[in-house]
Parts: sequence; structure tokens; C-alpha cells
Amino acid sequence: MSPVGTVAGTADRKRTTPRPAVTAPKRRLVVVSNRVAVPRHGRTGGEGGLAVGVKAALEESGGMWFGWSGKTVEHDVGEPEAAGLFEAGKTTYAMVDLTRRDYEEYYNGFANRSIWPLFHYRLDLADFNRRYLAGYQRVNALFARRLAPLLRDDDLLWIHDYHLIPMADQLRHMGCRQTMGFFLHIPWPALEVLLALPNHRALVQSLCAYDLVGFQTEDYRRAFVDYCQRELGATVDAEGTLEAFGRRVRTGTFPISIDTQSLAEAAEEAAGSRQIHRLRDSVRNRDLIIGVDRLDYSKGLLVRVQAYEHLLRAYPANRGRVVMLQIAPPSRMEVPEYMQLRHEMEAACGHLNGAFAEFDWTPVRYLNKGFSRRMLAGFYRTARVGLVTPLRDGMNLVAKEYVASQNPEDPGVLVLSRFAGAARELDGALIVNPYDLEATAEAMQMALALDLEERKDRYRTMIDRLRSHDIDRWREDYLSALAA
Ligand SMILES: O=P(O)(O)OC[C@H]1O[C@H](O[C@H]2O[C@H](CO)[C@@H](O)[C@H](O)[C@H]2O)[C@H](O)[C@@H](O)[C@@H]1O
Ligand SMILES: O=c1ccn([C@@H]2O[C@H](COP(=O)(O)OP(=O)(O)O)[C@@H](O)[C@H]2O)c(=O)[nH]1
Repeated sequence: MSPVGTVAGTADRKRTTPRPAVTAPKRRLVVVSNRVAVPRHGRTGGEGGLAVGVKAALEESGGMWFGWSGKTVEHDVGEPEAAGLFEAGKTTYAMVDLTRRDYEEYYNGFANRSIWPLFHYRLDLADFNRRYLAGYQRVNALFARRLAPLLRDDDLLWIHDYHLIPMADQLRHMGCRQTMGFFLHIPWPALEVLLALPNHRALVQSLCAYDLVGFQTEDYRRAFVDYCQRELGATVDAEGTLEAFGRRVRTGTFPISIDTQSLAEAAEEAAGSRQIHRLRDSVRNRDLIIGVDRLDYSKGLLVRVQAYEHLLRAYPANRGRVVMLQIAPPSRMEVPEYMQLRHEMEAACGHLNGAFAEFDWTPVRYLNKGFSRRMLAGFYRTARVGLVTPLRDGMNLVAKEYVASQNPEDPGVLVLSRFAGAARELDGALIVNPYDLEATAEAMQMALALDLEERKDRYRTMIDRLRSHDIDRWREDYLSALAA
């Protein structure tokens, strides 16, 4: 299990003010996701948007969170009879172990070597081995068998992400008639790209077993509808409801967000901490540029290092004057393409430092480890520039966290890829095409040079959006649409 994920992660910070009351669903909420953020030793455990949003919904209304336990068992010793259950507060956690083979074929295989690269437009990296597909179907069927006996007739099911697309279909085959919603955290690709997936039709057919299918952006939703119309002959009405395979499926756009208020509080508090003082002392009077990403090829890490090299070549006055801090915790290390990226990043950062470093200045600090969100908030606030350059990204919460962490009186500037879902909302960022290295370098230069008034203006438009569209709003919008 990788150290940093959107669902499971290190301890979260408690809000100092209560969450606003939102319309809690009257029916019991059952959340299903690959990773489950289990509370440890009474501390809150969530890290990314999914964990924060789901936990808040379950704390409020009570319910169940079902998924993989994070454990693999070495041999297939026969399936356990039932999911392991335990209660914490109003929430029941129900979790299933996976055999090593299931984990390899379902998680490392179909989820992360077939769907993930394809949906992030990396056809060159996709592997459509049929063994992976079989493992994916097998684990979805196993999850459905373990969940079905725990369900009540009027439960609301909220199933998350690309690992679990066929789950509703599996449950329906077992006779489950509950309301079921799906939310996709990653991009939905254009029709021409999706057609490369050997079982694309069956996969989309299984999505039609849901009552509501939610996407991060309107572009992804439209791409899904486009596929259904052109490939399946589905009809769609003005509200985005599809008719396909004899079912009516609603579609919607629900951009995930962050706990804006608690991030801002954490950043302010962290600014006075010993570690942030240490960071500031080490950076001295230089400008800090920060990147924070799982070590994933979709995040555009290599082009980012190249763009930074362009910055140092095209604007040599920056040499000795800026420092780039790239935090890149290893992720999915059993998938060969991720290991390959690790080697490539080591070479790229080594090359850059070798070419430009001076005896008293190192241009890039490259760290293969994760930090708590509280520490990250302090790092973000210290950085004059936040660099978020994915080649394709469902949303990208780091972009939102960077903005929320800024000092309103002296905010930094976000340089953001147009291919991140977050670019649809964060229009105060300097938006770049990350494939265009020179333009990215120019945007970095501009970010370093922006005057205070313009930085404040850009920050204000973004923070207003993040305050009105925070993580509470995301789950409220999704759950009220699902329950409607
Ligand atoms: O669980 P892992 O394999 O360790 O991966 C971590 C998560 O990565 C993906 O995150 C996505 O969801 C974010 C929140 O909606 C979104 O901002 C980001 O753009 C996506 O890449 C994945 O979709 C999650 O399921 C993983 O837990
Ligand atoms: O060292 C780290 C690096 C990242 N994160 C968190 O991991 C999440 C990453 O989410 P994002 O949507 O940016 O990308 P994903 O990794 O889910 O694709 C964010 O909440 C980060 O704050 C973290 O807690 N510690």
C-alpha cells in the first residue's frame, strides 16, 4: 500500500469550527471505495478529498464504509465468510482482505495498468492483459457478495472510482434494488481513446446499472454521454439523463474539493512551527517554487523539471535566486511504469543539479517521501509559486490546497495545467499547457514577477470559489442529487 493516497493517509487536523449543517440523507448511507480511511487510535485518518468528504457525511448521518482492508493474504486459503466489521462513532467499517493474486490482477493490473493509463491518455503505457480483466471482475464480484448481506432495502449506495465500476451491476444481478450512485475521480476519456479498451462496451454497460453517474468536470461528463450516444445509440434528455440498456441513468458534474477552512487554519498555524522556520532558514531570501504529487506519470513531473531547466536557461537571473522543492512520495511501486518513472526522475533531477548547482545553491530539492497535510499547508504558504503541471488529472486537490493555504496579505501564485480538472474552477491561476516547456517557463517567470496587487486579485477570485465550493458542498450536491 502506498504511503500517500487520496483515501488513506496520515492524521488529519480537527476543524476548530463546526461544519455547517447540510441536508443529511434520511436513508442510511453506504459508501464503497477501494481504500477505506479507518480511524486510528481515536484520531481522524483522512487525507484527500474522498476521505474528508465521506467521513463527514458518515459522521453526520451514520452509515457504513465498505472496501478493501489494505491487507493481502499470501495464498488463496478460501474466501472468508464475511467482511470484517467494526464500529467507530456512527460508522460501521466493513472490510475485505484480498489474496495476493487478486490484488495484483485487480489493483496493480486492470485498475492501474489498464484503466488508469488509458483514462489519462497514456495508451502507450496501457496493458490490456485479459488476466487483469478477469481479476477485476472477480474482485468486484467478491465485494458485491460480501456487501449484499449487509444491505438494507432503503440504503443509499455511493460507490467510488475506477476500481469499482462493475459493482452496481454485480449487485443488481444478486437482486439488490437500492439506489446506487457512482462517482469517477479520474478523467473520462474521449471516445476515440476509450475505443482502445477491449471491453469498453461491457464496462460502460455496467455503469448503466447505477442511478446516478457523477464526474469531476462537465468535459468528462460530456465525453461519457458522447460515447453512450454514438456507440450505444443511447438517448439523452436536457437534464443529462440517459436511456440505455433499458435503464434510465442520470449524469452530473460534481467537482470534488477540500476542507478550505481547515486548510487555511492549518497553514496559518504551521507558519509559526519549528519545521517551517527551518524551511525558511534554508531557503533564505530566495523564492520557493513548490510541487507536491504522488510519483505518477500523469502528474507531469518530468516535463516540470524540464520546464524549470528552461526557466534557468532563458532567465539566468533566477540562478541562485530560486529553489524548487518537489515532494513526490512513491506510489504504486509494484507497477513497472511507476518504478521506471522513479528512475527517470532521479536522473532528471540529478542532471539538473549537476548542470546548474553552485557550491552554495542547489536548484531542485527532490524528496521521495510524504508529509502530513498540516506540514504541506505550511510548505505551500512559504512558496511564492505553486507548480501543478499534470498531463491529465481528474481534479488535483493539491492545486486547491495551495490556494487555500496562502497568506491573504501576501499570496503566492499558482501555475496550473489546463489538463487538471481544477483548471475549470481556478481561473486566477496562470494556466499552462505543460507539454509546452517554454510557455511553462514563461509562466513561472511571470509568477515570480507578479506584483502584490495582482497576486491578491488572483488569490481572491480563487479563494472565494473554494470557500463556496468546499468539500461539504461536494458531498451535499452529490448526495442530494442521488437521493432526489
Ligand atoms: O489509492 P492509490 O492507488 O494510492 O491512489 C491515490 C488516489 O489517486 C487517485 O486520485 C484521484 O482522486 C482525487 C480526488 O478526487 C483527484 O483530485 C485526482 O485528480 C485523482 O487522480 C484515485 O482516483 C483515487 O482513487 C486514489 O485513492
Ligand atoms: O506528501 C504528501 C503528498 C500528498 N498528500 C495529499 O494527497 C492528496 C493528493 O490528491 P490529488 O487530488 O492532488 O492527487 P491524487 O494523488 O489523488 O491523484 C492531497 O490531498 C495532498 O495533500 C499528502 O497528504 N502528503
